[in-house]
Amino acid sequence: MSMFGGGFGGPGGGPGSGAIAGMGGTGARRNSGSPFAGIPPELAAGVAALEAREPVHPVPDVPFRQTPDSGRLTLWSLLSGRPGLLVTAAFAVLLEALLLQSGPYLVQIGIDHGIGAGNVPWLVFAAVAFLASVVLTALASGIRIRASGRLSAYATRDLRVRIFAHLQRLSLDFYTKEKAGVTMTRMTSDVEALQHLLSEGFAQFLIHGLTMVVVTAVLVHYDVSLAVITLLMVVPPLVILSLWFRKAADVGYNRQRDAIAGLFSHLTESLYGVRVITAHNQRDRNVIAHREVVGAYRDANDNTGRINAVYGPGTSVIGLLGLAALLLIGGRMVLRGTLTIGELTAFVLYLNAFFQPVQQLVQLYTNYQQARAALGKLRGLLRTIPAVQEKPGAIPLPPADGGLLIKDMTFGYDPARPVLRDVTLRIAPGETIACVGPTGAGKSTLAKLVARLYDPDSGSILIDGHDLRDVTLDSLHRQVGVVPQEPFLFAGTLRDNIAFARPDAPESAIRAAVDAVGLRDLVDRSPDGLDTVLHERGQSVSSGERQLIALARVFVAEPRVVVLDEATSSLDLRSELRVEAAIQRLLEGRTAILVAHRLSTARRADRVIVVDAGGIREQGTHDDLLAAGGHYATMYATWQSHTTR
Ligand SMILES: Nc1ncnc2c1ncn2[C@@H]1O[C@H](COP(=O)(O)OP(=O)(O)OP(=O)(O)O)[C@@H](O)[C@H]1O
Repeated sequence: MSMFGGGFGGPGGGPGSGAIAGMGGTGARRNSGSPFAGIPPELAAGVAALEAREPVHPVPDVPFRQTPDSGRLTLWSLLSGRPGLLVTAAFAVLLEALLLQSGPYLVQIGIDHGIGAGNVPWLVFAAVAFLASVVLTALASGIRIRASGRLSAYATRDLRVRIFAHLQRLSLDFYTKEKAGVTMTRMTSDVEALQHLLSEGFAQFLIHGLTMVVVTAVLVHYDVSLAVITLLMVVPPLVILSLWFRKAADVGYNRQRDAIAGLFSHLTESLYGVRVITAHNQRDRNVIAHREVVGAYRDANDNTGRINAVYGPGTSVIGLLGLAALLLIGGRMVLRGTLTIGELTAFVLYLNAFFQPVQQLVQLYTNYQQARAALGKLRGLLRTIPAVQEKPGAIPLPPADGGLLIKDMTFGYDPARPVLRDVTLRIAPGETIACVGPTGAGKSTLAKLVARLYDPDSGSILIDGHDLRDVTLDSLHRQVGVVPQEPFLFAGTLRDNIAFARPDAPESAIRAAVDAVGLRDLVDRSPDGLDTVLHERGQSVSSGERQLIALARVFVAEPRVVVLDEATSSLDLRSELRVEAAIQRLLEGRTAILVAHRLSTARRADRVIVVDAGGIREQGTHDDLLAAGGHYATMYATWQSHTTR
């Protein structure tokens, strides 16, 4: 769809009155009186013409594999994907570098054969040849910039997709440990550092590197002893300084990468946590904390700035000393008649041409060091192995009855400190098990293990006799649906959110889910019905409605097994009853593991298990457990006394 159809309201929406309708739409919406209320008639033709010119973006064919990335990431692997562009860029670089060197030679011809010899045709020839070389250089430069720009755009696009696919593959443990801001830095700033190097840096590197080689050869050709003396004065100090810079910049740019990742992390967390920060009156403290991370970034930049401040002028001084020595030695040779003035001029120009690239290379080397640091970080990310992996040769899980068996299972986020120990539990197809127990006992952990968001450290979990680790992740996740404790809604329409797990779901399935979970009135109330756009993270709907949408999502997905981590946030009584009714409808005929934070939910389950101290302490029906007078009976009595108070 074009951006105009989506953003400023193409035809086809319902009558609009709310904020979303106000964002666009023709016809009825145009008269709604809000700003941006549709497309004014005088602009309609222009907008239609623009829409017609919108490029068509086909759905890219990006293969997604569950197998982890090899982590092999080199600059060459990024560039070699498009050999045509690479060869064109390399050829243009070569041409440009050679053409650039013809200038001083033509000046020498003009001086010695034209001016010196009073020969006008030679002078004209030198001038015309100079002009031609300038035009050709510009042409080669244009081709080089275009080719390397395209090459880098493709390479970074591929890299971004590759990293993103890897992020999608990584397991929950990665996201628990790694800060979102750090991952964001990898995807933005680090990739940009590489893009910068690939688009301009490499070509410039080659041009200047080649220039230095050609200039050295030309200097030697003009006068061997003069060239050797000059280069000996210049090259060794330059090499020593560059070696120092390489070492210092390596450390400095890595520190800079880490500091910017820290800055992004704090920024992301502050944006997500803005409500809590405001509510707890911690804005001033947060500004201080941000000052600290910004300060760390400043220090890192200051450090690299200091390194550059030594290296840049250092190379300049070496170059200028070289030129001074050349003037002295070369001037004496001219006086002795062993060198012409034209040759000395060309020599000076060439030596200057030798130093210009050195100056440029300093800058490029800085870019290179930044990109190298970024590449190291990205390589590290790509080498992160997902904790939950698909086994080679895993089979698709056949349509499941939904019988579950947890066998002698032990698991700990830190294997040295198990959260669950030797747990054994059999769940019949269609049975609903409610998991209750004190906070932190491991109920949600058990649910996550059944959904294979983590793998047990020992023992196994089987669905219809298949170990979860033996079946493909895709087939497993299609048949085991998860309703997390905090439902996450995406910025998009209500329909997109409900059909999230099954984007190709027919309209009838979506409507059936809406009715089943009791979302009909929300849909009817919303200005565009199912096409109403929700705000980021579903902030435009109530917490109860968010839970209902999450339930509708699983309804549409139609899994055989449902793992439901009941939300702990309490709702008002009416919403509570609506959510409970929706859960009942969802679980009908399905195997279910329910992490029940409210014992009213547990009461309705076929069986209740009490998880405590790393294992299942009690299990049975609600009535049996009450009659037994154990843990559950005590919990229930406490809960009842609180709810009836
Ligand atoms: N990602 C994690 N990394 C490390 N430890 C974790 C992680 N998630 C949970 N834990 C720890 O594991 C234990 C069990 O947590 P779990 O979330 O399963 O408890 P729960 O019984 O569901 O609690 P609640 O009723 O409060 O939701 C707790 O001690 C918790 O601190």
